[in-house]
Amino acid sequence: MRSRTQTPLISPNEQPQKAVCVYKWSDAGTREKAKNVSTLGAIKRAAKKVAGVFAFIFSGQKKLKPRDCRSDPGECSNLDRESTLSGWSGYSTPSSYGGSKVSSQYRFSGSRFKSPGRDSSSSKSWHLGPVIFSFAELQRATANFATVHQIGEGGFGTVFKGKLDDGTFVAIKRARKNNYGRSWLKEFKNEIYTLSKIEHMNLVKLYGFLEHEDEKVIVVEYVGNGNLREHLDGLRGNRLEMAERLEIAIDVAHALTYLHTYTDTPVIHRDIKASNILITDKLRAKVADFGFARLVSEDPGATHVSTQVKGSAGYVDPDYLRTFQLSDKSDVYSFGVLLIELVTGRRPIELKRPRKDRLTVKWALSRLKDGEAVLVMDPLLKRNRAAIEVAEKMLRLARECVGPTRGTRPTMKVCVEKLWGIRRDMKETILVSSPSVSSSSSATHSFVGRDSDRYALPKIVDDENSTELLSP
Ligand SMILES: Nc1ncnc2c1ncn2[C@@H]1O[C@H](COP(=O)(O)OP(=O)(O)OP(=O)(O)O)[C@@H](O)[C@H]1O
Repeated sequence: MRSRTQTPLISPNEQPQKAVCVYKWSDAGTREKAKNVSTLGAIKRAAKKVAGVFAFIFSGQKKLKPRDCRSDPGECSNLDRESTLSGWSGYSTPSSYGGSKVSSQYRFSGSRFKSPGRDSSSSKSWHLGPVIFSFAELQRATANFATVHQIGEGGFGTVFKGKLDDGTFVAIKRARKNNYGRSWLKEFKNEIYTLSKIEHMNLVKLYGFLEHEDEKVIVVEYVGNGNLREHLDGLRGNRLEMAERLEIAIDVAHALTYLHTYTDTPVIHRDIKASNILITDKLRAKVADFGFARLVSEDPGATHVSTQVKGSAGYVDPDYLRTFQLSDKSDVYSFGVLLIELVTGRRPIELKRPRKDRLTVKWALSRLKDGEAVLVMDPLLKRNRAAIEVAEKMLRLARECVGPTRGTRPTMKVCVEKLWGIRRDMKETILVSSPSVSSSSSATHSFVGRDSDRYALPKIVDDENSTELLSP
């Protein structure tokens, strides 16, 4: 049972005060991300300075230091499993720390890290729960963090693809050095803490972490097909079909419903955006990046006063910006922006466009109002009756999600139900518009997706008549 307290579980010392907006301006595509990192860092550092009182999520814990570790963590092989999560609230450090012989690893279990045994490789037991990795093992996994293994760059640091000793592929997020202000450390701990409490097929799984001197590393499930932004930009895969975009929306909605409704303590993600939606080889979506996530009281709809408004430009709930009141409906707003992104292919803010078209939400919803939804569909999408109907319905749902105040927006659970309805209607439209679909040999429509082993999905293919009728 959840406790009935209305007090936020994280940042209990947060006091209502002037908010500082900490935007991430890095959603301009992976290639542009690296360039933006320094700007982003500067914004975050500046924000941190003026933020005033901002309680550490995990305060009051003593930092334990390896006794004779040298400056290069790679040289600390005897001690590198002694890494502690300093300042970790409610989690004790391994009892053997500082003792003569260090046990090989510690598993996150309930409220403590426990030593699972004498095995020397963390990778052999990560599946039993998050573990503390050794730096040596992560070096082995990434050929000493070689550039060739780099797969992403974000505000937190660099992301590498790694292979653990047991052959498992992982994503290794290594925090940028010399950048550890309070907010960076907080992001690191927040991501580990939040991920350790949740498990869902549409959320990246935490395998473990390492905190050792100036090394802060998070090890999570590797999701191998890039992020949604890369797909929409055509940098990955073969152009997502409308039905596939709908499935991605459903996956994200499932993940958010789980976070808001079914976890022991509700979680507000606070940074839903296309580059944080990772895509699997089978075009399923997994939500990543819990650096800004916040655990809240039992009622996720209750509002919590924030001293810092977190999120990425174009996705942040304006109601939250105005009132500093955070609730699960802020994620709903960001999800609405994401739905529009899925339909249009555009980023939420497109600075290179004419002024009136720069804010994608405004542009798309005004076209929807004029009955011209088809005109905002991503030019990469095929335009047939089923696809246009899906696009229009997704835009209508998005319009509800981005409603001006949280009270007017649906819950994520309602969004899931509406998306299921859209999928059901789409299948019916395909069946009705092409009776021959009942025959599995139909050339026009197929309920087999791009990958034969993927969930059965209607593949929408251009219908000559509707293309003629509806082309702009
Ligand atoms: N688990 C993963 N599997 C595969 N690729 C990943 C994984 N996690 C992150 N990436 C890649 O690395 C990129 C940066 O991820 P990261 O979570 O560090 O972003 P971030 O630090 O939150 O960035 P930002 O601050 O801009 O939100 C992602 O967009 C994705 O392309």
